[in-house]
Amino acid sequence: MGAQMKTTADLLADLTLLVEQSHLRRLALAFARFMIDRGMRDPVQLFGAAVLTEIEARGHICLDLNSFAQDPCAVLEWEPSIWNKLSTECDFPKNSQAWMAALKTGEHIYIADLDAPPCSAGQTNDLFSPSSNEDQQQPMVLQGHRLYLRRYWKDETVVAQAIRTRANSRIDVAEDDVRRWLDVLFDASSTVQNTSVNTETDWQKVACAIAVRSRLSIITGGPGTGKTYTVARLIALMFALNERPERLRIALAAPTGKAAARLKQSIDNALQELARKLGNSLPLQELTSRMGAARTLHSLLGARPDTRHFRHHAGNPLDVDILVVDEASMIHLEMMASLLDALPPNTILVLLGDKDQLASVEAGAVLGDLCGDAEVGGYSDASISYIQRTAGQTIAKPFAGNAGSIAQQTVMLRKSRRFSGPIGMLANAVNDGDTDAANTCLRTSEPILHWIEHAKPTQLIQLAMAGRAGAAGGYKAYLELLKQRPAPVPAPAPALSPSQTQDQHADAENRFKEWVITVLRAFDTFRILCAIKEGEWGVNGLNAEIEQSLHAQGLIKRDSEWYVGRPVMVTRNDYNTGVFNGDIGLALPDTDPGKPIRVYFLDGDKLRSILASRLRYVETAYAMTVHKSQGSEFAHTVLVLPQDMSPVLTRELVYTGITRARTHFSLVSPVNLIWQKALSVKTRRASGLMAALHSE
Ligand SMILES: Nc1ncnc2c1ncn2[C@@H]1O[C@H](COP(=O)(O)OP(=O)(O)OP(=O)(O)O)[C@@H](O)[C@H]1O
Repeated sequence: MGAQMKTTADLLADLTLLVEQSHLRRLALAFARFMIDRGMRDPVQLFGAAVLTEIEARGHICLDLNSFAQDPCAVLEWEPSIWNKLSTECDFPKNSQAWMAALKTGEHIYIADLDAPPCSAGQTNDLFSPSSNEDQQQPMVLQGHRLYLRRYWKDETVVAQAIRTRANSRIDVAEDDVRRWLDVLFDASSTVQNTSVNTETDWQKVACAIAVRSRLSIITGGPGTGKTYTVARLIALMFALNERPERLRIALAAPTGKAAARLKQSIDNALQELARKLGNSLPLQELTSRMGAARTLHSLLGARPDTRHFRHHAGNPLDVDILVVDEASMIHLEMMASLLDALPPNTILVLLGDKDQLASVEAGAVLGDLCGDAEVGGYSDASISYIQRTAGQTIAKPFAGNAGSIAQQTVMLRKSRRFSGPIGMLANAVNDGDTDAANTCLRTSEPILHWIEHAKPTQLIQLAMAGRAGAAGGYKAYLELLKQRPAPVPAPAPALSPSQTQDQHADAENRFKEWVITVLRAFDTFRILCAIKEGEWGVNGLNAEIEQSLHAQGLIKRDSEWYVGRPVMVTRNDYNTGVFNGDIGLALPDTDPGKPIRVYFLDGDKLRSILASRLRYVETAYAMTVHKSQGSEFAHTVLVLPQDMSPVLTRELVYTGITRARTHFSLVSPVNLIWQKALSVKTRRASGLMAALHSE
């Protein structure tokens, strides 16, 4: 040994200093202390515990010791000097093998076999514990070169097993019927005419054919590639193929209320259009009327206040035959484990999402991991021949291969029907990390794209107030509508009969409701998205600035916390009021002017309102983070980058921001270098899911 290995007390002192210098979270130190209380004394192991807790906050599921041994500063996002100082004081292992050997000593870390299924809480894993130590529910687990907090290890193993089992399952389908119905459901003229390598394949048809043969399928693709269009046809196909369609139970869900409402609306529209086209040959009207509202995953699983446990789980499974989940990129590992746990084995699960979008806020990048082979396809001979028989589609050579069972159940839709123009080109350039192409796009596509380079704060505030030429929005637009508030319900006139009074009342209420919906829709046409929360170019700073400017211009009257016109975002699920994290509403008056202010939310066409004073966890939402904007779209989206590089600035963040824009996009960058840097960083979240999925 070069340097002397530290004592536990020395290491704690080092960790405390690192916390004081903001290089480590308090929780990391607390967890190391917790492990000391449980008898862990080895400084290497204790440091591992602290690092594990630290990187959890950055979305990693585990500590990949190969990467860590190679470049600890990259994993910890530390300056080399911090690591150099610490590692000269402590004699840390020099390679991943040495790290593993040090972590394996003693009984404080459970050493899991590489194929170990998890044991349920409180149970020991006798059958599958060939390891050197016994499973005593240790809070840390080492599996191969990955170190986990137990709950992530357990969730990851549950997800890998359930996904593999589902993807490997096969449903007997009448292939001729699949072929016949797919030809009916997909109009020949609407077949995708792709100009890429594969000129002919209609991936939408392929996705439907693949989905009906198994208990799991994944449909991924960028915005507007027809994921919902396809899934509506898939639902119709399953309905047509089912022997007892009148009994088919279909559920729709998404991680957020907004995404759920969008999913339901798109599917209803697509099914109605299909019903018109197909007439009596398939009673789709009946299916649409029976399909309930789309729900958030929390509500579907039966979230309960003050606990992470859901009402539905393996012991009380969901009662559903087909479950379609949209915006699957937002599903974090723990939620995916809960969802799979609550699904009966026979339920068909269809996941929809854009694999290139930002991963979930919480740890994990489940959809990204599941879609590891989606670009290349990797379809086996058996899949290719099945696709040919059922969808009449030829899979070109570049997409053939021998990828695993999940890849056989995954289809990537490759042609965007919404973003064929500059927004799509910009999104693709960003996705490829091609800064030159992205810059050219931004500079040559006015007024659809607009770039405020070397931006000054006043330019951004001006954009926030009044929008820009040729594009919808600016907050002034929706605030002007506040002046058009309809007259309040009149007091009952003695000359009117009770039914006339009632009609008058109903008319006034309807006019009021329509006005609220108009204001909410106007607000929803424009949004400012930030990469970060703090600072002048972050959500908090901008919200304060915008609010102040709107007040100064007399567009709002900020006389109290709850002023008319205040947009708010819910920051925590609240089961008492029925609002969920990410829901966005506007503070507006009650129909009765004498009553306190309410916050109105619009889910598709459905308006609901809650007394403002009952909303405890909200923040002002003129500006919001890109993370929180997932699952939403705005006609004109403004993406604001910060002045300095931050770990959250990645290609996925920029791509997600751009693809929130329906018709116009503005980029605001105070420092152009940050834009280039962000495009060069691709998110990598450590997890063992991909490896586990491939160990078949
Ligand atoms: N094969 C097709 N033929 C005709 N129109 C199509 C086809 N596929 C998709 N569309 C249309 O393209 C538009 C985008 O489709 P859709 O909303 O299903 O995409 P999406 O991938 O779900 O988008 P997002 O990710 O934004 O939710 C819709 O108007 C849809 O009707």
